Amino acid sequence: MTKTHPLMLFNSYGRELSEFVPIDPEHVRVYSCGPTVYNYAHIGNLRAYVFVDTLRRTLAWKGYDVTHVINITDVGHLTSDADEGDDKMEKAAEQQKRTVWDIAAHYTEAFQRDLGRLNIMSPSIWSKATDHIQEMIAFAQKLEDQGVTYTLEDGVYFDTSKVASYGKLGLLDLEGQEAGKRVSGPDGKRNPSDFAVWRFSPTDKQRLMEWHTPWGIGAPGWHLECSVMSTKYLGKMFDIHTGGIDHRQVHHCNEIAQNQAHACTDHPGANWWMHNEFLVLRDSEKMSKSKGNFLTLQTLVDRGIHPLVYRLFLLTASYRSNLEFTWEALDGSRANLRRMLLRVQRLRDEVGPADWLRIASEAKYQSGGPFTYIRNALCAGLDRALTGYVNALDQAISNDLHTPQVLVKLGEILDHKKMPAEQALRLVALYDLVLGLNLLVTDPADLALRPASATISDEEINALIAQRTEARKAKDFAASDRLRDQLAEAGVAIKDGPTGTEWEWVVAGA
Ligand SMILES: Nc1ncnc2c1ncn2[C@@H]1O[C@H](COP(=O)(O)OP(=O)(O)OP(=O)(O)O)[C@@H](O)[C@H]1O
Ligand SMILES: [Zn+2]
Repeated sequence: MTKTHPLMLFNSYGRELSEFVPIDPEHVRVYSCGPTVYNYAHIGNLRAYVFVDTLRRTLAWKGYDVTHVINITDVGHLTSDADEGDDKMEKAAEQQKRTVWDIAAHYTEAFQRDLGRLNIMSPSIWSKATDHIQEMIAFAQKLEDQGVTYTLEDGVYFDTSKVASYGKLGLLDLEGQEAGKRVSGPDGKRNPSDFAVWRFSPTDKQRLMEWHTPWGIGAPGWHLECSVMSTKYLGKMFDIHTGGIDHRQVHHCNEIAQNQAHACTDHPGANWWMHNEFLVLRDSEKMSKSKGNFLTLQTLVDRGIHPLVYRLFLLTASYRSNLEFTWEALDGSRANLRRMLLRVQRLRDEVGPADWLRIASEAKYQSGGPFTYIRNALCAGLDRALTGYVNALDQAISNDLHTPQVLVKLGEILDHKKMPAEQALRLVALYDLVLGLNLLVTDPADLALRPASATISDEEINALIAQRTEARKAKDFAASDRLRDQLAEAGVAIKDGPTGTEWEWVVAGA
């Protein structure tokens, strides 16, 4: 076994890179803020879960068992992250004339399907907010007993001045600008940063989702939900809490304040708070459901982009950098993945059937635990001279999940002229444990997704290519060019190579 590097992770709480040490030496507990299921997840949202998947795979690579919880927010998230606007779920139900429960079930299923298509491991526990109302009331009750809440006309509020370190995560300047931005809410709010733990239903209108509580009829606050579900499944102190960077300023500061008041401690709940940067459009505009400027995974698929191409695109950047979405960049990732898959296919043909390949191809590592078993099986047959590549993978991933460097090293393996095929394939299998690109089981032909807008069938394409080959043989280059243009108009690009003419769909927009 190669020497392993200490796992360095960036902690937003304190803003420093530090060595990850779990509470339990063998078992890591992770909570990820899940989607608000009032619409399809956009590909920016999905970046948050590819990041978490890389984290999970890295922890498993390091030999840890992982308990991972993702919640489903089906109540309580308002159209602003602070206490303004409508409940996103209620608003969607009214607009779409469906019940809130229908909306939640539909978009939850779509979200889970997207995770599957991106080869993201399922969490150990899916936790739905509305299944935990009882626990939320009990948690809020304890906050009241601790004297950190007060009741106004429209809800029960958390008094943030009662928590000495409030806002540490977001580096909030409570006296200055930051506070000014957050002045909102009803008369009587004691501090600008105070937030609703429970919101009362209006007296003249029945809400679609509401529950009886000791304080009146209403619905839980979004921040309360995550405090309750994370600590219920992972304990009052757990290892890692993740979310997008937008959660660092409000949502997670509020969760921390609740955790601290509830457990009467300074401990924020999770030891590591990790945040992924945004997927942005040109001019750094955040892709956002609320703004409506978003693309879904299905939009990409309809345009002929395989979900794993999108996964590769995300892995080309550190999770802590803004990543700009362009069709050109996606087209580049498509070409790159195709090249990798073709190379892996050649290696597989050369190696033929092998027991160790069967182990590596099994999707067993979905559960997290058997990673070490697969890793050991793959490393056992590796030449000593090549263990440097395993070391390089471990080093890159231990450097705050630096997937771009992992891809550079993988490129070196695939381009290596002298490495025996079996050895190269073992290394690819090891790298893919962390990258999750399904490199051993995806056929390069699987990448050629048919765009939804295509008007030409595969048979017609092949027939036109055959006609063009004949025209070229007869040196009728005018006819050959005409056929090429006809294919281009139908969205098909062709390339003449030593083994004949290959074709692929052009990515619309690229
Ligand atoms: N453009 C983005 N890039 C990366 N992560 C994002 C982006 N937008 C949201 N996220 C993250 O996606 C996860 C799920 O978010 P959620 O479903 O609550 O989105 P939302 O707030 O309803 O939608 P939006 O912010 O797009 O209006 C969160 O961790 C959030 O921080
Ligand atoms: Zn949350």
